[in-house]
Amino acid sequence: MNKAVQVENLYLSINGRQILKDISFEVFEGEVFTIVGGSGSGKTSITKCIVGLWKPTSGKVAVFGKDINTLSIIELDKLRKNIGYVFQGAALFDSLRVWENVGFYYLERTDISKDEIKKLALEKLKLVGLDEDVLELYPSELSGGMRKRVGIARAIATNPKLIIYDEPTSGLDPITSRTIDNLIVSLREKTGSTSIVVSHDLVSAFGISDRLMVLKDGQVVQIGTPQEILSSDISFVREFIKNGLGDIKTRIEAF
Ligand SMILES: Nc1ncnc2c1ncn2[C@@H]1O[C@H](COP(=O)(O)OP(=O)(O)OP(=O)(O)O)[C@@H](O)[C@H]1O
Repeated sequence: MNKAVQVENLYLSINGRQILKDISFEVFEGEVFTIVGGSGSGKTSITKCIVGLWKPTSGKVAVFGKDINTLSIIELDKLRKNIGYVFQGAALFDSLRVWENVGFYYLERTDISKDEIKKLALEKLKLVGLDEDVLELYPSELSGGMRKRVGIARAIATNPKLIIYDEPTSGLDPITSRTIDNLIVSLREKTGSTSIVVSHDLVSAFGISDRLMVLKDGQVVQIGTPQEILSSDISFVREFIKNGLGDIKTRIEAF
């Protein structure tokens, strides 16, 4: 299987404080790989290293076979076109309409006509279950679930091969969370993309992931399939699952 992402012995320190310690994992093409762990365990920091926003103190991060820390700015820019990032809270531009948010890359970086961009935006909005009714709306006119969908539509606007979702279900009610989960899985099927999901929501993580990575204090505790993690004999993992899922069986069956 081809590797979409390979991280080897990654260390990250900020202002002398160690944030990530000896992180190694790989994500295969087409996989849904979820990073779970408590607050401040380093989940988002890993994704920032993957997209090259943060430079590791040491270690290697390769995306589609390219070591991102050796790329020129132009090469990194080209690679980033292949990575869609869904920000926590969607991070839409409040003063722009939905189609402008979704088509932002094309508005900023190309001279494609506005009509064409609107068409492109609609195509992506349809993929996330929205239609032309939302094109002209502003983010403040959308529900939380719709905002997340628009954030996802924007992230897939450039047809990226890798999509990183940072807390895609945070702040949503359980039913809307499950529709976002279904969307992540269906997008993988429709586009063949690889997904890395950062999540606090263990019901979601166990429902959508091919594999999960459990972090604690900037270190990997375990990587495995949902079954492997659910039957872990590592006490931290068992405790983490117990706190996050409660009665696992009932919650998973309800999924
Ligand atoms: N810009 C920054 N400057 C200094 N320290 C930071 C910065 N961003 C994050 N950190 C620290 O790095 C550690 C890991 O943060 P990170 O956001 O990666 O964790 P997380 O697991 O994603 O947390 P959460 O689930 O709360 O979002 C935390 O201790 C945090 O305080």
